Amino acid sequence: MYDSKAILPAMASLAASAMLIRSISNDFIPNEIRNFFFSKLHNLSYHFSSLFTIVIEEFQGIAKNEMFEAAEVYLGTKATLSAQRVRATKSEDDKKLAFSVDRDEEVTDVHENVQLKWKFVCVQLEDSSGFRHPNNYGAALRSELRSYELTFHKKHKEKVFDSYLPYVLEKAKHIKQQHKAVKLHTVEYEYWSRCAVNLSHPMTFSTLAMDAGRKKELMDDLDKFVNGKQFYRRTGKAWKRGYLLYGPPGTGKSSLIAAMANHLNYDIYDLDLTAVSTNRDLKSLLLGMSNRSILVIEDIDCTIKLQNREVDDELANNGDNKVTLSGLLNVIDGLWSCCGEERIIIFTTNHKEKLDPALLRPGRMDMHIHMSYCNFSTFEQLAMSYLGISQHKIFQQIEGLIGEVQVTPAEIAGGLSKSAVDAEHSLQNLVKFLDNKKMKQQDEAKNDQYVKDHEQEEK
Ligand SMILES: Nc1ncnc2c1ncn2[C@@H]1O[C@H](COP(=O)(O)OP(=O)(O)OP(=O)(O)O)[C@@H](O)[C@H]1O
Ligand SMILES: [Mg+2]
Repeated sequence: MYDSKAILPAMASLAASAMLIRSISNDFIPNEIRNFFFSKLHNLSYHFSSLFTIVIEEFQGIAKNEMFEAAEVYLGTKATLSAQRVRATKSEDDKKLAFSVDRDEEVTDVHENVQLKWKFVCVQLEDSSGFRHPNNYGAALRSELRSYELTFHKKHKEKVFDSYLPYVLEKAKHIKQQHKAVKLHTVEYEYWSRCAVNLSHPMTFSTLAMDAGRKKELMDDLDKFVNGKQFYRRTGKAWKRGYLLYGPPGTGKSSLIAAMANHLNYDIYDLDLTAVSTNRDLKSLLLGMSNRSILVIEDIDCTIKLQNREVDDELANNGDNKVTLSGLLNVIDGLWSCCGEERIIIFTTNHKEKLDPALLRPGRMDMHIHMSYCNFSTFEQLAMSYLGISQHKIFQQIEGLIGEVQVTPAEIAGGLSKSAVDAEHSLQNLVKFLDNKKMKQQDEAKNDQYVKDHEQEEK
């Protein structure tokens, strides 16, 4: 056993000697020699050290280093836990606050049981003679060289290169995607408008009323799609997915698109086909879309000549370069298969029966989603969203009426939001509305029957 009484005085004298050497060296040894000596000592200690450090600088020449940007984003989510100081930023295009590590701060991380230490290092570039670092043109615009230093045990080198750094890149992409505000792009003068607006549609899957099973199926499908990188790569399929939403006006097709965009945090490209004159323009529009986005073509039955595909093909072959259904489908199938990832396309229609069979063929649109009139379950979801109630004595009466009347979620939503007094008043208003609608629909049915009977008699 060591004798602590003997060790303590020895350590004290060692420390005193070190201080003495340091002060002598400061006083008598010239700066250059001292720096040289200490830097050699530093290198020597590194040589025997078991640690390995990767330096990730902000710029490669004039280009930004993607790894640096990824580290900045990724560490921002860790920094709030382990660093002492963090920086907080938010631009107009961000949905939430973003944090990043402040200078000289350290952040620790663990990945597959490997302990990792990050440090954010800033070095002043300009010395007193105005000299700027020659190897770093990008940084020449700044007065400091910024980098992240990632330190870990030597034996984990392979794991860090092959698994951890790619993980940081991927994770940062995901975090950025979640942070940015969803944009809505529209066509202006035959191209995407230069100023996309923030989509501030509040609709989400929790406020959208639709069949619960169908909603879950769709959400699972979307999640599988966004997490399907490996699947699409393995199978060689283009990373795209198509949805056809159909149903009467006011059943929530556009609302569902907003809910999907908010769920995935994907931008929406709202394509009005009547604003596009040729297939060539269509091609450049589709090429101009960013990845992780949704192309929406509403009322597809009204905006493009769909009925006769052969005629479309003829037109295209004759050099008449008008936008055609085949042009649209070709571009989506062809172009998106070779460039672009994580693309979703949504067509909506009020009349599925009017669509060209080419669009309805199996394998064309991956999911057909019917948005239909309200049943009692969708009414309950709307009552929860609008009135915050899950039961009420008037519900039973409403259940009876909804079983007899064709009413859209938009009409129910309108009825429920009319009264500012209280939930009961809203529900009573809704009952009145449903009663009226029931009478109207009964009258219409009687009239239809009358016309039919007369037609039969005439025959
Ligand atoms: N399923 C729903 N859940 C919640 N609110 C809905 C739903 N459907 C409609 N609404 C309400 O009605 C409004 C109009 O609906 P929306 O525009 O989504 O219908 P649509 O099916 O796209 O109609 P159209 O065929 O006319 O384009 C929405 O803004 C929303 O407030
Ligand atoms: Mg709509």
